[in-house]
Amino acid sequence: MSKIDTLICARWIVPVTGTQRLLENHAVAVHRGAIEAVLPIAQARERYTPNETIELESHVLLPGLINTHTHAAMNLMRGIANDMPLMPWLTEHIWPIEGEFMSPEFVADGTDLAMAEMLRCGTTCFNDMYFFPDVVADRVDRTGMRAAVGMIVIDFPTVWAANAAEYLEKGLALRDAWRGHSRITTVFAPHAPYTVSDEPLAKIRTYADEMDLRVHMHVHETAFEVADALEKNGERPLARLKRMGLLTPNFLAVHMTQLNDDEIATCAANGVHVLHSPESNLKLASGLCPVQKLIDAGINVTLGTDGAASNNDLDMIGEMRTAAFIGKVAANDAAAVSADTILAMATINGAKALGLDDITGSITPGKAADLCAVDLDAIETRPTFDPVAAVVYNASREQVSDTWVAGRRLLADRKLTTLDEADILARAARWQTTLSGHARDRNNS
Ligand SMILES: CSC[C@H]1O[C@@H](n2cnc3c(O)ncnc32)[C@H](O)[C@@H]1O
Ligand SMILES: [Zn+2]
Repeated sequence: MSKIDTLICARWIVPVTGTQRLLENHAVAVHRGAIEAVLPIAQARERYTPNETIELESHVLLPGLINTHTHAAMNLMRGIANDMPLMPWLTEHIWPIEGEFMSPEFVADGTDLAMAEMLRCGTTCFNDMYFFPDVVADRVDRTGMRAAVGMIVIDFPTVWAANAAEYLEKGLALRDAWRGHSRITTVFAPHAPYTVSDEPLAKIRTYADEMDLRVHMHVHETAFEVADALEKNGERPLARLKRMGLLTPNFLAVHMTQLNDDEIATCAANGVHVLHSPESNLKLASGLCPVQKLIDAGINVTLGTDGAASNNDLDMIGEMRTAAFIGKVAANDAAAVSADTILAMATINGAKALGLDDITGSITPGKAADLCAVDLDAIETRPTFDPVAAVVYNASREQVSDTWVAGRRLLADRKLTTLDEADILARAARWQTTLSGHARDRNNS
């Protein structure tokens, strides 16, 4: 008998990679934060002496979900400006509010609120792009989640940095500060082609190549973005990024709703990853990302919510359902973007995009125990003929009972173990009071 920290026994396990699509009545042995073995429950009970055994008799155990595009602290702006397209939303509402209220406190309180929401829907890892990334990293560290934190760059001065050189300097300092951390990595995060000029982009390209770091950017989000770039520069944004040498396997392009066949072929040939954010694209009426076409071209497509100010939630369970349904419509094919494809997008594909697939993204011995459990014993998910289809097509995030990151149970029977719910709500309420007058003024003007 070997001693282990935890034995998780589940009705179903979906490893996501490997030869088995679905395991019934299996257990995951977890020791020192890692998955030690996946085996039938009876064998596991004979082989291991766990400190703790968790029985999930009506649950499906999945790899933790990976939200590959967030602006976590924007949870504090959820619902502040609705029913408008991207550019007026950004320029008339979001950027003025950020300009006035952005602070380390805002980012700490907003990121905690976001992490609480993410853990409650089974998310274990997120890829964030926001101001005060040093604060984001610190909150992630305290909470125990896994995250890729953005070294942001944008052409205008903000409270975080005065110019491109300072954004880069602070980003690189952030990278140095967190290098070697087991759960926190850093990625370059130039905001978008229309907000980052050639000089900082060229530097990012050089640094990313030298350091083998990811570059996370909003690209071809709207038809306006592409038409505006064509009018101003005579070039589509993707053509500019290609010319500048940014389209490599380190490049993570968010949104990508405006793509012609040549651009899809170029992205595929250069190993670009696409971070699909369907609900944000729908709410801002930005357009549809041709997910099945991208997959058919061999592109790694992942799933992200975007910020709660444009989604308006960080619910990866709901996002999977939306992505599946609009993926089918975009392809005009009910067989397109299947439930299994969607689950891979929300797990292993996200890990690949972030360069973390040796560590997370599937239930595989040797990887970190980043897991979530969904209780399918509910009116909404019975009968359960196929647990994967049940999770993607009809489960809700309230059915997520437990979430583990590196073997640590951060959500236990729907209770957060490292975040104080009452305190998070109190802080969110204070920000609501602070921001609400400003939201009213803008909405009435
Ligand atoms: C440089 S920090 C990130 C910056 O991005 C803004 N933002 C949030 N959502 C979107 C989106 O869908 N497209 C473009 N920009 C977005 C956010 O408000 C911050 O200013
Ligand atoms: Zn975004």
